[in-house]
Amino acid sequence: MLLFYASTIASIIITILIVFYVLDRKRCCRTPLFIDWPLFGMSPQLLCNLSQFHEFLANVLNSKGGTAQFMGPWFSNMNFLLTTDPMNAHHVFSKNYENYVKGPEFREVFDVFGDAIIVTDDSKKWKYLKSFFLSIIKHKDFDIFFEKTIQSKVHDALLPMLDHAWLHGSVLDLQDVFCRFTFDNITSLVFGFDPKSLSLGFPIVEAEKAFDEIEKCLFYRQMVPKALWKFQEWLQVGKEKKMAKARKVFDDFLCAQIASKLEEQSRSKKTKDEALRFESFLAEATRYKSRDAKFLRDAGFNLFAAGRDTIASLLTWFFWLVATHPLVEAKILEEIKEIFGANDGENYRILGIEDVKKLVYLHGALCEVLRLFPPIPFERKKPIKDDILPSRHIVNSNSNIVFSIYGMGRSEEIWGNDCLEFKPERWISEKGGIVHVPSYKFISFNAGPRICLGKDMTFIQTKIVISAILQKYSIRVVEDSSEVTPSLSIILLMKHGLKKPSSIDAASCASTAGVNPNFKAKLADEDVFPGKTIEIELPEVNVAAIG
Ligand code: HEM
Repeated sequence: MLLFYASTIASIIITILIVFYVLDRKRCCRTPLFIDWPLFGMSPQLLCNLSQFHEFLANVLNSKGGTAQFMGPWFSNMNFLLTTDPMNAHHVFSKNYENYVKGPEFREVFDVFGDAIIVTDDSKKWKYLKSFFLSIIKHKDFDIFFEKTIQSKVHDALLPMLDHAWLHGSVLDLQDVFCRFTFDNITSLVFGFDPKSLSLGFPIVEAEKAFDEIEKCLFYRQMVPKALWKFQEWLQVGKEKKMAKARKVFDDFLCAQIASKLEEQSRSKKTKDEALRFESFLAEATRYKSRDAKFLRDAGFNLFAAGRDTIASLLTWFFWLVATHPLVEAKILEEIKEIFGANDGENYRILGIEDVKKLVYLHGALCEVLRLFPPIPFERKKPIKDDILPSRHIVNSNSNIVFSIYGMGRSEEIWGNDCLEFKPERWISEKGGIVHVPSYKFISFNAGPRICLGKDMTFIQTKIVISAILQKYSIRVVEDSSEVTPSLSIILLMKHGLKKPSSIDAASCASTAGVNPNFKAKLADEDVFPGKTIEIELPEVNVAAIG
């Protein structure tokens, strides 16, 4: 009998608690993103549309006026205020910047970043790290070093790789090529050493693969309740097992470079002039700023995270969009020809920093790619004190605000009715310059004081690469594909790469995707550069072939 009363009372208490919990969820969630199901919250809708995650979320958000609340499974603490409202972005990133931080949960998820610039909320530390970074890139020889590093990599590895594929009619995954290219570049910039992951035969470079794995695991951590990934981490199973393995491989790679640089410097007999030359971020940092291995490891990791896949993503989506918009390609080539003169596809020039600054139309095309496919698709913030956003949503220290940068790039309110069209012209002013769009609207590089510090480097690097490739090769889509989808990672890469499907072998592909001499004739200004033709094939999945 006693047991009966006890269980009845317990059931009543549990029911009351659940009713209160549900009412509280309803009270907090005035603008729901989806139906809030018992137990699972709004997760089912998201899980059903996981394959088109960014697209789906952007569409729903923009159809709901730009701001709505997502409630995760019960007791999971996965409630977010999602927004694409530019005025909210202006408020959070600039006007009321002091009140918004990344927060401890963010640092827990991104623990692999250590205690460095991208994750820190300590304003004193951030100021120091920012000035540390800027002092290195403001070194009088940095530009020369940067330019030489990119140009030699394009000349010695990227173009020979494309030449080889073209000559042999073999098939390349352009995304993989760009990921390797940027991995080698960032390693050269940070450590002054080229791991040559972009070489014929596509060698497996463990650290490169480990870095990819880390990025995938970081996305996973943000998609599941904290308790789950923490439990997996503790048990060392599933994604967390892969994360631990990848972290070890990548940390060993970073730490070996740091240790050898520190040792080299302690034995160095360099003359004063030699020592003053810019060799790498690490050499600069150890020489004048810090010899602390943990500090250098964290700084190195943050630079890899900031400047590797972001650039690879931009290049991959750029070539996909240009391949599907031949008129844009023609205009880019026309601009290069107008400024630097025509060439025969053989005596091309690899442009330098000052050269690429003149390429306004290409700049517009890159901005357009960054708008439609922002390499960092989300930005997360947390208020310190209660606040009301311009969209009239109330936030407090328990709120997580997530900006869908992907959604903002596709918002009609910001970009007009043609927001889904790839139109570099929208960035070109009547006077022929670049139209200025405030960073809280064009937020791909973040906005306010924490704006990306590598923005200029990004445009320079990608313009050097693109102008070199397009002077030698033209790109065309053989078959249309609606299956090109972004990957589920913290960086917006292509899910299946930009390559041919494995079901078609290289030989049959070479015959179907041979050089098409008529291709140039289809462009607005034919024979701009009568170079070779790279063909991109896109049957079934997103596929690209070099023939
Ligand atoms: C397509 C290329 C790039 C894009 C789209 C991009 C975008 C961004 C974004 C959105 C942030 C803010 C991240 C956050 O606060 O969570 C950021 C920060 C940062 N980026 Fe970039 N980035 C790019 C390339 C680079 C490169 C090449 C570098 C330098 C190697 C770089 C260095 C940084 C640094 C140091 C920060 C931290 C700034 C701070 O917190 O004060 N980025 N970037």
